[in-house]
Amino acid sequence: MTKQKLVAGDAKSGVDTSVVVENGLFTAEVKKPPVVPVGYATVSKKKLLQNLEINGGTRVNAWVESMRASSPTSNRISNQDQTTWMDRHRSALQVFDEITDASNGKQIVMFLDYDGTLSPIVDDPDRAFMSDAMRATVRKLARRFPTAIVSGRCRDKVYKFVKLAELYYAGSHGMDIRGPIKHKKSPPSVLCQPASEYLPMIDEVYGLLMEKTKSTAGAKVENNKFCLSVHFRCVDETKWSELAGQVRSVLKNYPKLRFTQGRKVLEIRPAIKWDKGKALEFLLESLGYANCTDVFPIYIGDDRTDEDAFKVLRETGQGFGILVSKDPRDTNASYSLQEPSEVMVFLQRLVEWKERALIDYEREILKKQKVWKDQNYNGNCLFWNGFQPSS
Ligand SMILES: O=P(O)(O)OC[C@H]1O[C@H](O[C@H]2O[C@H](CO)[C@@H](O)[C@H](O)[C@H]2O)[C@H](O)[C@@H](O)[C@@H]1O
Repeated sequence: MTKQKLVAGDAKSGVDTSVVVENGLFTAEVKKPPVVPVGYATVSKKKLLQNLEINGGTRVNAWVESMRASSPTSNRISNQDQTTWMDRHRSALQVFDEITDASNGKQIVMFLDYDGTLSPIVDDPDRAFMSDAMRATVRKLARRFPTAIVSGRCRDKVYKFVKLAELYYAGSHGMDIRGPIKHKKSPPSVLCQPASEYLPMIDEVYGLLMEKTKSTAGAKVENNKFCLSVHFRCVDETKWSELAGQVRSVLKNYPKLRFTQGRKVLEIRPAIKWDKGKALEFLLESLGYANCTDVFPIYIGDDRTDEDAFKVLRETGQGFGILVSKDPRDTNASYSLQEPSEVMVFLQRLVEWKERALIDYEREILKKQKVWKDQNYNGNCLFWNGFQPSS
């Protein structure tokens, strides 16, 4: 049995997660993950707590502003701004040929966020189902390209929604990665859980948040295994500061946790340097594409947390990100799609393009074989070019 040691993430990142590879079976051997350094590019818990504390809590408003800003529908923009933004982040459907041309000769690897990308945003997170048509499209996609779902949700939960065993799944914002299941009884081909030591803390905080927020109508706390979501989509805006105060009162005692924000949701997670971008790097590495120039990752997502992955692609110059949004937003994605229905059309076109390319390739091979045969066969006898049997 061949054994080889891989380090997940690059040396620069300081990610301290080693992975043992055995005959294609990856098993995470998790060491202590580093705490996020100061200046890490998400809404830091410290900042949010400061906002809450300064002036006896009047800065709660700043936090509520931040909650508003995390909702794309809160953007009020002019037609001119919309046009300018669309010029910079053109529709991936309109520039489809440009995209496929750029991938020429490279292996496309697909990364798909779940909520708001494969399924429409709905009020109840437990009912965010994807359509059968979308599932069929993703199934076809995975036959043609390695495909991963990268979600903030608990991995098992997102798997229950997607129901496709042949995909890679990165749940809890990439902190829980698993490869495809080839046979029901066999172990998954990839495993990585860099925040496993945080499980008891997350469970504890989940219990406390459930208790604290139960008086706020519409608030919902979701346990995503290695992280938590506090939803405020169904909370009246006048109650947002109350909810902020409740969350703060719990989290002030947990300095090892940090905040990020999604779409009308506060995300609470371990303060380790691991995010959807790191998950993308880990998966590319697991697939054998670390530092490769012949790979073309495409990441499609709608959320702030997807920006970490867009950023990796922009910085490494590999592939590109596509932001799913109707409204202009600050993003590291290169292109845009308006909503999940457009994502489905884009994925379908990608499958069709690949299938056409395979047919063309087969035709080309057959043509070459025919030319070779015509040049080298004479009737039923094989004559090598230039070779004439003596009479
Ligand atoms: O990374 P994702 O797959 O996009 O997960 C991010 C969060 O998605 C879910 O919340 C969002 O979708 C809900 C259902 O449409 C919606 O009600 C909520 O307002 C959105 O924020 C999920 O419930 C969260 O746990 C994920 O963290």
